Amino acid sequence: MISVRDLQVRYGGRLVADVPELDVGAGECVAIVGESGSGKSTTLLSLLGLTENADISGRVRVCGVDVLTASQKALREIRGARAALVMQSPQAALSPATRLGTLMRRALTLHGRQGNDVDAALEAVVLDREILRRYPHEVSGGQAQRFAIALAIALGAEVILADEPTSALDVTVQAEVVGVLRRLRAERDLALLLVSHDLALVSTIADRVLVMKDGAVVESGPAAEVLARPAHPYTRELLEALP
Ligand SMILES: Nc1ncnc2c1ncn2[C@@H]1O[C@H](COP(=O)(O)OP(=O)(O)OP(=O)(O)O)[C@@H](O)[C@H]1O
Repeated sequence: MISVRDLQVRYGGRLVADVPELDVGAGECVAIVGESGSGKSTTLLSLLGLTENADISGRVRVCGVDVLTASQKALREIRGARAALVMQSPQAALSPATRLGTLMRRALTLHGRQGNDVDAALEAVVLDREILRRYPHEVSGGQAQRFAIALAIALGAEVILADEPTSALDVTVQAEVVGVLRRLRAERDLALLLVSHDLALVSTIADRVLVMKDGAVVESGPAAEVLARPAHPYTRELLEALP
């Protein structure tokens, strides 16, 4: 579902993400971990052609679409519907005066999926139907993330790209969202790409991890192996920094 080769993203000539190889198949989960500024979000955004003013080279295929050469029309067809992005604070991306139910309905209409089952999608992320009556500011960060995942499910997403909340205060919220993703992945054969600071948390769900530092992938491999025997000093530092 996702295949990346020799991806390089530059802002103003500065290389901020250099990813030689990244593959995520249906039913697989891969995590990118690293400190703030290591290039994780840039990598994620470039997979949907969403980096602004960046120079990008390499090959990126998502849901069969060659992202770096695709037309805007082809990109719009995969974005949101087939490949959904779940952001760190989805509330910021939601229109403040629009109830979540209206937003869900509009998104389904836009992508021609009116018949899809909203109740099943909400149930899958453990949200009560009552949330549809609320405005974005009336829900917590974790609920907003789960709503974004429900939206992806209702739209029939095959790939979910999730940028995890990173503040230390959000540990329980992160664990909750990862729990939902873990179940969905098993039930719906989703391809998941997660971005997080927390190597221990992502190791509970990821098959493979990529560790990024200053834009470069310093280590990658099966999650259990990287966690148990980190080869790079930076990975060991990340593990030691955990509470
Ligand atoms: N639009 C942009 N223009 C210029 N530089 C950018 C832009 N977006 C990101 N950068 C730079 O690219 C580098 C990588 O940022 P990125 O957001 O990908 O890191 P990150 O690992 O996801 O960090 P965080 O965990 O804080 O989100 C940073 O030095 C950042 O300042």
